[in-house]
Amino acid sequence: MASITPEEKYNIISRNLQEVLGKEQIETILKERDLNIYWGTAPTGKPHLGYFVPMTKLADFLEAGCHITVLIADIHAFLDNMKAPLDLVGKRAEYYTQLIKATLTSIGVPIERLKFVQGSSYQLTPEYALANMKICSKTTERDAKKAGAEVVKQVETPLLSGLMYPGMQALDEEFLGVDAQFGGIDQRKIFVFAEKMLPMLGYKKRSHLMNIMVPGLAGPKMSSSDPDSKIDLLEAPEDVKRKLSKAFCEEGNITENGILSFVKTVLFPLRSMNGKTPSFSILRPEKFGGDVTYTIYEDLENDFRDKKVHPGDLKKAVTEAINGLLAPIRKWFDNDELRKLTEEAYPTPKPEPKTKPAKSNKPAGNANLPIDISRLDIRVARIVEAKVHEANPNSYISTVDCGDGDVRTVVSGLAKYIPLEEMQNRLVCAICNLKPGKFQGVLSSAMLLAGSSADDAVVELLQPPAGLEAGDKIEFEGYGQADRSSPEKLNPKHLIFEKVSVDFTIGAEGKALYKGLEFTTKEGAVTLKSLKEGRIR
Ligand SMILES: N[C@@H](Cc1ccc(O)cc1)C(=O)O
Repeated sequence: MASITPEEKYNIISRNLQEVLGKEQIETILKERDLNIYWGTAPTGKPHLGYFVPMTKLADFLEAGCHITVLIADIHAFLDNMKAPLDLVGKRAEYYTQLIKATLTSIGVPIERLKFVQGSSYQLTPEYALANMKICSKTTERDAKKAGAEVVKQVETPLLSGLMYPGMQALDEEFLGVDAQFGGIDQRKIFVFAEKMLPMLGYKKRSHLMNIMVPGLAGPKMSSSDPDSKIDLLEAPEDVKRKLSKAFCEEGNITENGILSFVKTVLFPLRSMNGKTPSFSILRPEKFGGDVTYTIYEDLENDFRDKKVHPGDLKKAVTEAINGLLAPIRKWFDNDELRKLTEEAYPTPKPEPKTKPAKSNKPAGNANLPIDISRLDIRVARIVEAKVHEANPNSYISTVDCGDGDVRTVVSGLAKYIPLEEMQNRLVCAICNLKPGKFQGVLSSAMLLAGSSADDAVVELLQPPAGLEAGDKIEFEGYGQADRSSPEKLNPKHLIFEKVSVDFTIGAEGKALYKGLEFTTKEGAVTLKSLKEGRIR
């Protein structure tokens, strides 16, 4: 490699970052030698697409000649409210190591030039334990809480383990012998804390490099739980497609747009690795404007704002880009050994053991049940009253009568689309067997079905015909009905609603349809106010 100047090295190290603390220190070191830097990740849940951002930075650090350590912070994963229980954390650490190696390799980073270290390999030594006690002796409870506020799960009665987390992350800088730590901007409070604490223990203060955070795909959400806002690095192609097709992406709206954010924060930086000119193409028929290629993100954003790029075309291009990125990672994991590791690290939850003898001869667990409309307890319901969510003006909190005195609270992200008057005392279609979930701080225990145009500009509630009452049935020809007397509560993780709702459509006459079948009530079909095509969810 042609030798590059310290200034050039610094520019590569710091490009695309949101913030650097301790720039001068890095510059001084670079004048003498290459930088030692580490990035830590706690093996908790499954890593998602956002991981491409730190990965592109690791590529930059290598280009600038840095010595890089990747810390798989297994003990931290446990300390943080047992996000990884002790019996799983070893497997999760292995899973993370493999997945990070696969991801780095997929973008052309030579992994043999990185050092992978597991936290438990040195954090359990007497030296570390003593240093930990020393840092604890100089940290107030208040400072520890403050430092961890954006990283450690916030619970009502914080555990000592979570309070120790920031101090140990600070000590890692000393024990890994680095000059700098790299992480997301969410780590900032821990980084500032480390800068203050290490000198108090007689250690050197380190520099800190922070990258931006990648926002979720979903904008205003309609379901209480939202596994759909996040895409795993091992997500199947059809799930990527489904999640993208459901993501909020309104024509002309560039401020609340997870898909554009993804293009900006992940795709462009990835495609500009190694000094390349990034390019992102939207392919479409001549009559819709023909193909366009962007080399600067802002040009795409401006065109989207000016409605020169349609949400459908953007989604299509991004779906393909993501599937292209993930293909080599899926391939890396496509063998028995890694499939086994995945299952051991994230075991599929076992069906709850039955305490009472089953009263019917339904199959045990739900795996044998068909995934179709018969699983949804979908009913006519009446909104008794709706008000705007105080903390989130985009949402309504409604009191919904689901029949037979079953009155529930429902949170829905409809306030931007449907005037409050139209929400009062009206019939709706409600899904009544979703597991209740906290949504924007409120327990929501049903979901109102709404239709939306392809670009999400128009959203309308499904409208049962007049003359019906709360609790009335909605039927689909040839399908059975969810059992209301002992309803199956659908676990959001199984995505039953998501899988069934892909077959909802709006017919040319404005009727709500499932696989082309009407939503049938005793007064006729359920319709939409004005929409004649689009999606229902
Ligand atoms: N705090 C990091 C994990 C981490 C743990 C220990 C470290 O030393 C560094 C990083 C995270 O949120 O994932």
